[in-house]
Amino acid sequence: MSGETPVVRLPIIDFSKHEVKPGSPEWDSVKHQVRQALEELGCFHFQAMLDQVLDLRKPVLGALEELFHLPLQTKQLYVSDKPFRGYYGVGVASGVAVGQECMVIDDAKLVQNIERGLTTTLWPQGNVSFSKTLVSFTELASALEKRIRRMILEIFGVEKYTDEFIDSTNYLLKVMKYDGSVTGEPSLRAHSDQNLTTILYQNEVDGLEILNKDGQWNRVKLSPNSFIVIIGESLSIWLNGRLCSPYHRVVMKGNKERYSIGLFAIARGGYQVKVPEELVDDQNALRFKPFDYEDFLRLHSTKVSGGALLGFGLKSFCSV
Ligand SMILES: O=C(O)CCC(=O)C(=O)O
Ligand SMILES: [Fe+2]
Repeated sequence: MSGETPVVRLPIIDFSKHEVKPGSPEWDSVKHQVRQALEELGCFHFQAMLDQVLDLRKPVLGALEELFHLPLQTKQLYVSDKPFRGYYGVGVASGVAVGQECMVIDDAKLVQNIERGLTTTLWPQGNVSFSKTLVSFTELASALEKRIRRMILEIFGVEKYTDEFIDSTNYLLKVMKYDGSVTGEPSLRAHSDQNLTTILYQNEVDGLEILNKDGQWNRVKLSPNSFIVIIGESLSIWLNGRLCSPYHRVVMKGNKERYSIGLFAIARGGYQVKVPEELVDDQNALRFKPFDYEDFLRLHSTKVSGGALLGFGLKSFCSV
């Protein structure tokens, strides 16, 4: 069945020009494209400046291969004391599908969480280039995420909340490897991301599928020098239900391994995710109660495949 899944191209939105700065005519034109893509699909390809992406491509993909080629016992050393955060998962035993491995780094903007938390655990003698690469990826992807979030808030006329909203973000980094598969079963089950926004980057092997508004799965055609941006449920809730978080999954087809890396923007514990009053009126009744994302995690998530990030239940957790 999955053999017939149609291949689609997501809109590629070009942020690469220097002039795409808030307030410029280019910014307004890009904003219009972002709005269209998000209202239609909840995701798009983000075209960053080519040299930034090209500088990162080889080191990032090299770092992912280096990490996942470590012996299993070494990878399993990476566990954290926090539930849901900072762990290594492989295979069904840890809730990850057969053929997927992942590692999650909590609060990756804190360099020590990469350097000391992850790198030194896996390479006690150190691995400077590995750390540097993940730190650079986190820097670039979080900068892109901030631009997109600012733009989305502007689209809905609530840009005055941008700084406070962005300042309360925890950027969680997740690296993933999917084996080539002959089963046709999803290597990552269908889900919507529960966080605010997700920025994904990957090697040349396709596999991501998105459920469109007609309920049909579409395979996303790779755009090699772009990032994929996906809206998560937390942001949809903050916008009082405006924009939808698309269901997606990963289905592997050939026998080549797929590597991907994602930066997940999450509302920090202690921050109330609360619909701005400007987004509630006679036509748009308040749909969601304020909530703390950490409370949701404690109650609803399981330690599976980034349970902090993907799964279900956030909307019912906080609906009015
Ligand atoms: O590997 C991918 O491309 C998708 C990963 C994903 O959807 C997730 O971790 O939430
Ligand atoms: Fe996801």
